[in-house]
Amino acid sequence: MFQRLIYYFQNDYSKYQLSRLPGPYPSEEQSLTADFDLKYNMFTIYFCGSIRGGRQDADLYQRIIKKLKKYGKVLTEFVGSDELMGELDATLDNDEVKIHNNDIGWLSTSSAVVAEVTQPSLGVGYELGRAVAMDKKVLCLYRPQPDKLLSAMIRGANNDKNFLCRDYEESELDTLLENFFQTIVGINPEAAQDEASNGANPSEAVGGETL
Ligand SMILES: O=c1[nH]c(=O)n([C@H]2C[C@H](O)[C@@H](COP(=O)(O)O)O2)cc1CO
Repeated sequence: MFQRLIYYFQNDYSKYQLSRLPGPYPSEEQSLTADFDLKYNMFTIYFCGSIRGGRQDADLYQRIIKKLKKYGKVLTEFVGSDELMGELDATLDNDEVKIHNNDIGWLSTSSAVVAEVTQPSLGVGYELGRAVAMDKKVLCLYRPQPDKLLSAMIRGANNDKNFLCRDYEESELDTLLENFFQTIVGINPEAAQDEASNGANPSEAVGGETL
């Protein structure tokens, strides 16, 4: 836990971000496994969606984020909410360097990355490139549309291993997310919750937060 706090201070993170830190971890060793993170509500997901590229899909982002919360803490919930985004921007003094550095900090600490890529966005493309460089597990979700052809640099990055790019309709989201988190990321919320309910109460370890 202390290592993580020191890391955050070294990266000049805001009070806002500190207050959103997943944790505390009971011990440093325990923070190392995805199963433990999930059990203690510390598995973190970086969600990417268009902001300046266009807000047409903002409501859909919000619905995806709601589904992602089953699997962990969504670090970028503001992507689905203009209100939350306004609060975060104010905390970061509307400073683009701070916004960028803050996001890259979250991206680097995230356990998995999910992006809705139908509405083209330079920022999302940039985040995905950085995520690949960081060796993150990535799921890109695209709703095929003739006037919004997906970039070959995203579709062509699919390798069915740690970078998945999937065409989808909203009704398929549950299955897609379950497959990604269970097969690619290797976490299973139901199993972790069963295990947790047979042992220590995880909510006590994180001050009452629940998944
Ligand atoms: O104010 C911001 N805050 C922020 O976190 N982002 C990040 C999160 C989104 O996944 C992504 C959107 O990029 P863009 O604004 O180029 O569409 O960039 C982008 C902006 C605006 O560029």
